[in-house]
Amino acid sequence: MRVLTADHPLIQHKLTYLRDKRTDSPTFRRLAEELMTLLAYEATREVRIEPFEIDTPVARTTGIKLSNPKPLVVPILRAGLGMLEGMVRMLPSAEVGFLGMQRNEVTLEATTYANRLPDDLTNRQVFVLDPMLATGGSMVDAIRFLVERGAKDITAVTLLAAPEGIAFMQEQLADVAPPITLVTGSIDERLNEHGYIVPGLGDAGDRLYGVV
Ligand SMILES: O=P(O)(O)OC[C@H]1O[C@H](OP(=O)(O)OP(=O)(O)O)[C@H](O)[C@@H]1O
Ligand SMILES: O=c1cc[nH]c(=O)[nH]1
Ligand SMILES: [Mg+2]
Repeated sequence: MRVLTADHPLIQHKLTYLRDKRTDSPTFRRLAEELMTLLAYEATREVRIEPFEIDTPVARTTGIKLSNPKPLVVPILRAGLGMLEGMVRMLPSAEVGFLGMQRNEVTLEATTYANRLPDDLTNRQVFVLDPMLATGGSMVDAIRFLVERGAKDITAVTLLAAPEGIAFMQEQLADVAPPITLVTGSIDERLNEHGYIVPGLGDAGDRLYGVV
């Protein structure tokens, strides 16, 4: 697995405010969106493109456009929804699929409660969005789900990642070819005894949408 940390001062600046427990929900939502827009720059570095002839007012030239089929963006509900607008702002022609996953806060096992995805992902470039990679259970299940549908080009984008979650992805997805790319805003210190990222930002879903 390729791991890219988007180590840019603007990203670290916005992450600091996102982490701050005094940051209210509306601000948290705005920051999550803005962070995704900044991470999109790194995550889409290898987005599929093709040459395309245009005329400027001065001359004919060759530019590029996104290839078909267009990328598929898959936010993991709920918290991944907070990154969706930031991503589709950068990739307006992308299609969007959904995966609903919830981690049991005692066993830390993830279950999938909803999905709306194309059946065949063989030729799709897929971007999976979830702000938090903690134990990695949710992301590994999500990626397995996509691989079962034929996906071979998968980039996971997270705002924060725990070293334990990265190690779990590396171990569990070692057989996925070609390898997965993980783009993250920060690799934090560790997980605590409740499976929360330290220092982290708390429960991303709750901070975005409230405790339900
Ligand atoms: O790496 P893991 O240990 O699997 O934990 C990370 C998962 O936990 C959070 O979702 P949660 O289950 O809280 O659902 P929510 O987004 O609806 O709040 C987060 O958004 C990830 O999906
Ligand atoms: O720190 C964590 C871990 C899992 N899910 C979250 O929202 N935050
Ligand atoms: Mg949550």
